[in-house]
Amino acid sequence: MAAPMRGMSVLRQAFQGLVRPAGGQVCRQVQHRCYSTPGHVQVDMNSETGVATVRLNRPPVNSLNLDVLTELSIALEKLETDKSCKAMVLASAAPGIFSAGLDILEMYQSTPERCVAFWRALQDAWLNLYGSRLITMAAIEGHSPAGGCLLAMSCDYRVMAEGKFQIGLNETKLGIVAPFWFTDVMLNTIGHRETEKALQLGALYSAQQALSIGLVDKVVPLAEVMPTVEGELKNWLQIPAAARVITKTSMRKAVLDRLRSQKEKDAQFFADFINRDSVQKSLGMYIASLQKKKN
Ligand SMILES: CCCCCC/C=C\CC(=O)SCCNC(=O)CCNC(=O)[C@H](O)C(C)(C)COP(=O)(O)OP(=O)(O)OC[C@H]1O[C@@H](n2cnc3c(N)ncnc32)[C@H](O)[C@@H]1OP(=O)(O)O
Repeated sequence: MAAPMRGMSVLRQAFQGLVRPAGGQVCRQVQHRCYSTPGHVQVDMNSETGVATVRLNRPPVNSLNLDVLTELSIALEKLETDKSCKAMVLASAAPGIFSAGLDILEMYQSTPERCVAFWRALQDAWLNLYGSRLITMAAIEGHSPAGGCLLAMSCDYRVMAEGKFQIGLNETKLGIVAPFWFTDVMLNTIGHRETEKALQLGALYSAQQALSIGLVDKVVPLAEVMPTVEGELKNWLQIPAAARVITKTSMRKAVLDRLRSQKEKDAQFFADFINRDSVQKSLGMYIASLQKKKN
């Protein structure tokens, strides 16, 4: 069945030399293909099961900068067109962290042009992930604030490690506002009342709290996250693919179309908003507070 919700814009930009693509090396083994190992996104495709594991690999905290987002988009586009691929597990190669969200340094004292390019890369990565025909599962083996939470929520199923890790859309705590499409995804995940509270408070939840509001689907000990994802995948893989994809498409289409219809306006709004003096001041204070934490 043809992929119904796939976007190609990042690849096209890469071919035109506008963005830097991932390493792009393909190594073939008996059952596994590994794409783009030199970059910030590692892809391990298991040809026997049709399950790809995509690991964010930008230590120490997998913050999402222009390069990571571009590499992620390209990796997702490749998997989408790989007929042997049925499912994708999104995970991290960095211990204790899923993703710290957007790289704050992309938003602080940056140029408007870079801001727009950065935002387009985020839009494309999200459109590819949320609109994927694949079964997508997030293996959350660490902290997952803000953009990290968006990536996890955009998967079909989330398994989180119990313990000290936190997840949530904490944007208001940085003095910024979650864009409408972040809000839409959270609304679709935990409903209106919980989203109102979560977004206004910029709430970060423990795994157990996240489970209680439906932000994650299962909480298990750290070592059990991957085996639990694999076990759950077995159930999902038994469902006839065409019926599952049509169902997913119909449930996500309105939210995807809302962004697709105003991508450029949304990117321009981001660049204007983030460069306001008051927002820059808040971000500066937040960066200082992260650094102070260490001293
Ligand atoms: C109209 C539109 C408006 C804009 C909408 C924007 C939408 C989404 C926004 C975001 O995604 S903003 C990012 C929000 N993320 C956070 O608030 C997380 C901040 N980080 C942390 O809380 C912690 O780092 C952690 C994730 C809990 C991990 O803690 P840990 O103790 O393991 O590591 P640290 O020592 O704190 O950090 C190590 C190192 O990384 C730097 N860093 C952390 N997070 C980020 C980040 N998101 N971007 C860039 N850099 C980050 C941190 O400052 C440390 O740096 P050094 O001091 O070692 O240089």
